Amino acid sequence: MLSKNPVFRVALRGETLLTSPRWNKGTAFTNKERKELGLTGRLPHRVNTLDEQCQRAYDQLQMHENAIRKNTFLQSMKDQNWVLYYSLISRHLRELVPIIYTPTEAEAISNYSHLFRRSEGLYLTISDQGTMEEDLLEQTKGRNLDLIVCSDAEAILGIGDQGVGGIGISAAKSVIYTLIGGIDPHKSLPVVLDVGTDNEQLLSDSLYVGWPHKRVRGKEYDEFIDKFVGLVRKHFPNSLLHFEDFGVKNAHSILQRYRDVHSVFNDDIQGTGAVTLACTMAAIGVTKSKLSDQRFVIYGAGSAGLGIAVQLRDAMVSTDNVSEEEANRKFYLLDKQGLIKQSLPDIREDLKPFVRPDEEWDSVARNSSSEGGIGLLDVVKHIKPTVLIGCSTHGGAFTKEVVQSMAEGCERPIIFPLSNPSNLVEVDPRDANEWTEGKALLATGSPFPPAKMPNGKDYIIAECNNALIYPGLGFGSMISESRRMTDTMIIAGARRLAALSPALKDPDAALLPDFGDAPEVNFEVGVAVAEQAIEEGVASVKWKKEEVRDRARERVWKPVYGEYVFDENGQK
Ligand SMILES: NC(=O)C1=CN([C@@H]2O[C@H](COP(=O)(O)OP(=O)(O)OC[C@H]3O[C@@H](n4cnc5c(N)ncnc54)[C@H](O)[C@@H]3O)[C@@H](O)[C@H]2O)C=CC1
Ligand SMILES: CC(=O)C(=O)O
Ligand SMILES: [Mg+2]
Repeated sequence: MLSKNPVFRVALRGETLLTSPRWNKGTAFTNKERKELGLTGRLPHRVNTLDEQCQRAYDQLQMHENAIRKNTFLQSMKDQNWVLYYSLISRHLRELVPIIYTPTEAEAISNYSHLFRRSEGLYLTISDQGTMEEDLLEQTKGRNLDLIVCSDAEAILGIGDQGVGGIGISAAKSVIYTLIGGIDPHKSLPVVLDVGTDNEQLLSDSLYVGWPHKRVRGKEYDEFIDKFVGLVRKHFPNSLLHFEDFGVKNAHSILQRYRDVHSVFNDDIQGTGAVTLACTMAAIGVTKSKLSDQRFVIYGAGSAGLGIAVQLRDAMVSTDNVSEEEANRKFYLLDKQGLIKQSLPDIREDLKPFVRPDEEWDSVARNSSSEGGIGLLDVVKHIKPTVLIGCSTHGGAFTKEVVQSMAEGCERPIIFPLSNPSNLVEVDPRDANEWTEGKALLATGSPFPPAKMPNGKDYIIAECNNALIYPGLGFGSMISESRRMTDTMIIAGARRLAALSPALKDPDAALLPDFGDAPEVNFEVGVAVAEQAIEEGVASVKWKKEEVRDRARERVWKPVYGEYVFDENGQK
C-alpha cells in the first residue's frame, strides 16, 4: 500500500537528527525509523502522533502565564521541531499569531539582548562586511532560497530603532509566510542588516548583542545595502527580497533603486498599501460609493502612510477614470508638523504629489487652535473626511472630538487606526464605535476584541495588517517565478482580498476576512497574483492562467511529518 506521507531520503542520524529542527520529529519517529536512524535509546518508548504532540505542546504553552513567556516558549519550539511548531500555531492561528507577531513580538524585540538564547537567520554587520559573501553562503549551504526577509531595524513596528533585535521582525515575517502563505521554511532566510543603532538605551546596555555604534548613514550605508542586494541577485536570482521596517527615507529609496532589477517588495509601503486598499474597497462597498468619492485623511506620512496613499491613488486612477492629479487632490496627509502643505520645510520628495496648497488653509491657519502647523482636528473639521487612517505611532491621536467631528460630516465614517503594537493604536476601536453610535466602519493593525453595536450585536474589528496579504503576494510571485513584483500584481492581490470581504454579504460584518482564514485567503491572493504575472509577461513559468490554481496547490508547504529513509547522499 502506498504511504500518504512524503518519503524523504535523509543523511542525518542520531543526535544530529534530533537537533535539526527541519527534520526532528521527537517522539513521533516510528519504531522502524528509530532503528534505522540510531534513535532507539535516545527516545522514550512510546511513539506519538503529531496530534498528541500538539496537544502536549499546547498544554505546556498554557502553563506560561503571560504573552512574552509564551513567545519565548514558542521560539524554543521553533528551534527544536518545525513541523510541530507550525502545526501547533496553524491549529490555533487566531490565538497564537498575536504571540509570535504583533503585539507580543514588539516586546520580544525590544528585549532581544536580554531574552537572547540562540541565534537564528543571518546577521550581517556593516563592520564585518568583508566576509559578507562567505557568511551568506555558509548560512545557506547550497539551499536554493525562494525568499529573503531583511530589516535594518530603524523603524520596527511602531517602536522605532531596535538595532540587532530587528532579526526578530525578519524571523516573524518569515514565519507568517510559512503559516499563511505556505512557503517552505527551508527556502526562506531572515536577515538583519546591523548598521548600528541610534537607540541610546541599547547603546548604553552592556548586554546589547548588536554592533554598539551609532547608525551608519549616507554613502557607506548605501554601499552596504548595494553589496547585500548584489549578493542576493548573484546567488539567489529567483528569490523574492522582502524589506521590512526600514526608516522611511531608506525604505522608499531602496525600493525605487532595486525594483526594476530584482523581485523586491517593501512590506510597510506595498503590503500595507495593498491590505488597506482591500479594506477600503470593502468599506466603500458598504457605503455604496466609489474611491473617487472619498476624502482621505492619512495621519502619519511615513512608509505606511505613503504606501497607503499611493496604492489608493493608483487604484482610483485605474477604476474611476480620474487623472492622477485629480486623484492626488483627494488626500490630506499629516505628520509631526501637522498637515503637509507647501510652506512646510524639507518635504520628502516622495510626498510631493500629496502636498496641499497653502492658500487652501489660510483661513484655517488664522483660526487654528493648534500651535505651528494645522492639526488633525482642524483638518477633520475643515474637509470632513470620509476616510481617516492612522499610521503615526501616536497612540490615542484620534480623540473623541476628532472622531465625533468626522461622524458629523458623513453617515458611515471609515476609520482605520493601523499603528502597532496595540498600545500605539490611534483610537481603541471600541471607543470609536461607541462615540459614533455604531456607525463607524473600523479596522486596526493589531487584533482587538469586538465592539458592541447599539442593537447589542458584536461588531468584529477587521485586522487590517499587511500579514493578511503579503504572504499571498509573495507566494504568487514565487510560484510564478516572477522576475519583478509589479504594481499591477499587487493590485490584483488586493482586489482578490477585497472580493472575499464578509462585509460584501453583510454590511455589519467585518471588513476583512478573519485572520483564522488567512491561509485560504492568501492562497486566493497568490493565485490572483500569479495569474496577473503570467498575463503581463513577468512570470518565468510557462503555465496557462487556467493551470495556476492546481499548480499553486502543489506548492503549498504543510507542516506534516514525512517518512524517513537513511541515505548518506540524502538531504541534511
Ligand atoms: N497595520 C499594518 O499593517 C501596518 C502598520 N504599521 C504601523 O504604522 C506605524 C508607522 O509605521 P511606518 O510607516 O512603518 O513608520 P515610519 O516611521 O515610516 O512612519 C511613521 C510616521 O509617523 C510620523 N509621526 C510620528 N509621530 C507623529 C505624530 N504625533 N503625529 C503625526 N505623525 C507622527 C513620523 O514622523 C513618521 O513620518 C507603526 O505603528 C507601524 O506599526 C506599519 C506598517 C503596516
Ligand atoms: C505590520 C507591520 O509591518 C508594521 O507594523 O510595521
Ligand atoms: Mg513593518
